[in-house]
Amino acid sequence: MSASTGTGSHRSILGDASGISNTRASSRARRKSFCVSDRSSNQVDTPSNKSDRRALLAEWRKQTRGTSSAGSDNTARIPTSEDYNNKKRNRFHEAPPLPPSAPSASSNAVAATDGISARERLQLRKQQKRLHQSTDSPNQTPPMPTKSTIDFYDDEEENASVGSRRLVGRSPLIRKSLGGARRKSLSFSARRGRASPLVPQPVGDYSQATISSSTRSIRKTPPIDLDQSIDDDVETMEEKISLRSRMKEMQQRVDQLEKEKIDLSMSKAPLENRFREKEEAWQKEQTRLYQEIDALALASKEADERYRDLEVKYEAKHEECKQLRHAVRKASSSVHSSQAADNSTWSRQLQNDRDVAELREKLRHVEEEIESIRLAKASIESELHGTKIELEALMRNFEELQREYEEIATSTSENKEAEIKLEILTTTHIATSAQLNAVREDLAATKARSDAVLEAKDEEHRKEVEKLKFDMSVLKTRAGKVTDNDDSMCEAEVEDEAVLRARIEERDRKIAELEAQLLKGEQVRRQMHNRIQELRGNIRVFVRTRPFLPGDQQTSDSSIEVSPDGESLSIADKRNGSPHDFRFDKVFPPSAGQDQVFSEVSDFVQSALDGYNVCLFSYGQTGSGKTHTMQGSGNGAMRGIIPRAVEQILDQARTSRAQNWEFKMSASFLEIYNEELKDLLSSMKQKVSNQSNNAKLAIKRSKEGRSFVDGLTEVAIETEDSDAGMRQLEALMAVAARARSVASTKMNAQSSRSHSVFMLHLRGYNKDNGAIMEGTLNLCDLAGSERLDRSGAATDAKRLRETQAINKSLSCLGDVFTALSQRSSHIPYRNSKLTYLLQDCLSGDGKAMMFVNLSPTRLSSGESLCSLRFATRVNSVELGKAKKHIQYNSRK
Ligand SMILES: Nc1ncnc2c1ncn2[C@@H]1O[C@H](COP(=O)(O)OP(=O)(O)OP(=O)(O)O)[C@@H](O)[C@H]1O
Repeated sequence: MSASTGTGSHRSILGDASGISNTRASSRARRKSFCVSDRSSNQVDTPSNKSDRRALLAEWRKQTRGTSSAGSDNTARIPTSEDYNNKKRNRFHEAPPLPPSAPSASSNAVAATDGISARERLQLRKQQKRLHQSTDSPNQTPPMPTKSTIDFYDDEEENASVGSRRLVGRSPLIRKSLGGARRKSLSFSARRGRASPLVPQPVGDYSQATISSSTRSIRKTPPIDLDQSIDDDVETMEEKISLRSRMKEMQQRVDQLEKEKIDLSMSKAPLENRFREKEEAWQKEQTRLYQEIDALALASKEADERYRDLEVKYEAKHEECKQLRHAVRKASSSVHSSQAADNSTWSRQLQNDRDVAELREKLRHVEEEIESIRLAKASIESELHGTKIELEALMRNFEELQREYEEIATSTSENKEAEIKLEILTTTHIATSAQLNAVREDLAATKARSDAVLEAKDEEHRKEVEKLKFDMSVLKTRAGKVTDNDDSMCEAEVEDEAVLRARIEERDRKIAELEAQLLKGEQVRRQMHNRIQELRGNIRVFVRTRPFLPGDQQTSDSSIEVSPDGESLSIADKRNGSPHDFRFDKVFPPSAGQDQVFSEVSDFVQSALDGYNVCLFSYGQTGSGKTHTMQGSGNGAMRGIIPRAVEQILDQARTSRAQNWEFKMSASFLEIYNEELKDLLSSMKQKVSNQSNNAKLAIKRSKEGRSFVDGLTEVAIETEDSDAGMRQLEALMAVAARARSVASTKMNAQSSRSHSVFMLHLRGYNKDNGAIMEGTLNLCDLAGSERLDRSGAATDAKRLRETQAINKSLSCLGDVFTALSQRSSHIPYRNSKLTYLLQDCLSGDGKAMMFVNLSPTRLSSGESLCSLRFATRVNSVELGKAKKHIQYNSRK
């Protein structure tokens, strides 16, 4: 305690703390001895040990008063064992507060004397903070990730503890939402069409787990000062601006999605609870009401019957009474007349009198009975009236309950909609986060590359400067000599420093010029390459690697390396790690967005408008991003090729109207499931006409030799109004998504179990020259190529059959490509429905392009290698020049 006096506040705090702990230790010891004696005294309470106890108590009081002379007043009360336990429990909370700022030299010195270094104190403070968190608020929800939490995550331990808490209590829906890395949205990517069941979930758990799943991948990336790195690494202003705007856009989107997601999940739980409670109450009330109504109806019926009986009885008695009166009247008149006429009949009269009296008595009885019946009737009537009132009240109650029930039903459907929206947002969120991560990684790689380039340039520059300095010194020496020897030579030969600088600048300018020329040359080369490919009729092959997803078992260390030229890649062999190099028409890195991918295929889409048969298909293992590429994962920036292609065609059709072109467009959507064709839009056909949608579809060949699917639904798409056209497309994609055969596999939560082919039929007519143009765009999302063991299909007979059908048709596709590349006389198109359907595009009549989608994980490198070998085979196929389908009307 003496150390605390005369030192800084910091020191005094530490000193106090040690003092407190010392006091605590001594008082604990004292209390222990006190408790021992107290316990013994309980057993034998003799006067001597009573006095002992009193003495001990007095001593204890004295001691505690003495130790708490610093002003504490807790000596006024004898500490109980409860106090002791409380103290023990709260010891963490009572830990001495640590200095808020960095310790000064003097405080360090004190800390050192107390045996606590600055580093230890810092750790202690962290521990203290964590203990506070865990003891004070064990169920505290971790903070929502904001921009700052995403960018600056430095407390690894804290991350781990938050992460583990998140994992606890993860509900099936959450697991589903985490697996939703592979989930499709309802419009384009929720094509699988399985409405999720309404499972009540705790809000905290849901949002926490969803956020944890979606932010986990973001946190894995080391924090980068993006602005700084863009400034440092990117040379041109446009690139800087575009990168910044892209980063900003993505960050905003992520923030917005997270906000929406939290709002939705927060509003869900109370609604569901209310719904459950109301429904239970409603069920009970309904049962009770029905029982009461039944009982009342029965009672009412009985009362009615009784009333009718009584009425009948009343009528009968009334009649009887009338008859009796009549008889009495008759009897008395006959008595009076017979009195005068015949005294001999005295005995008869007496009899008659008796009869009359009897009858009167009877009459009185009947009248009493009638009165009682009347009373009973009145009471039944009042009872009936009461029952009616009660029934009316019950009916009102019933109606009210029904209204409430309808309200709840409405809120339930709203809830369901919110859940679907949440699901779509989750998918979009996952895809956006993955993309964001990929961009970050790309940026880091670019930074490393430009660092290396910068370093090389610095080195070059340094050498150049040294060389120039040397040259200059030589020239200066020479100039000095020349001045000494011959002044006339001086002006002609001496170059000063300014001239040399000008030369360097000139050289730099030339380098920049050459670089620009190189870039231009590269563009021209690409164009030429495309032209050559087109003339040769090669099938173009693009490769796309998807970014790591939260559901991937590993989250970094890709097996694939895409070269900066965007045309080659290297993949590490899973078995021995040796690299395999491949070159294709285009290789997209994981950071490539949907817009970038579409800009590379838009020319191809344009070809369909120019009258070509165009086929674009995506190939790859399950979960590698085929559907993401073709359809997309949600709306906006995550839209895939199909919606973007339709949008482009609609725009083009609008601008072509100025050249008197009129375009008509219709869409079909089918799937090939277990080698059978299934019309995904047949439900739309039924609305239009009453044709049966169960008829089997067959591929046929037209008179012109073109293949078509007989009976396939074609839905016209509005070309005059682009917005209406896009809305139609969205609706038909939703219909197709519901009809599509999707089932869960181990590798993709919503894997496509069939090949899907989206067909756009385009027909243009030129009013000026009567030209008729017909083109088709086939966008084909192939089922995932997969090994039975990895997909878990081997254990399920249905899944096994599906997988075998998928693998067989993909192998038929491979056979066709092999036959084409070997220029065989027979191409086995008919071996599978897929190749037979796409025959026109694969036989030289049309243009074909293949997307090979790859997963970046090392676990998938075997499948990726197979896909790339398949792609190489496809790339070598030469189909010949594609044919344009255009004809001119005879009138022109
Ligand atoms: N380039 C990408 N950027 C962001 N997310 C992606 C990308 N590619 C794929 N994903 C995501 O990966 C998941 C799986 O992708 P997708 O469903 O497209 O795979 P698939 O190859 O069609 O699988 P399957 O053949 O089983 O249907 C989806 O959640 C999707 O959003």
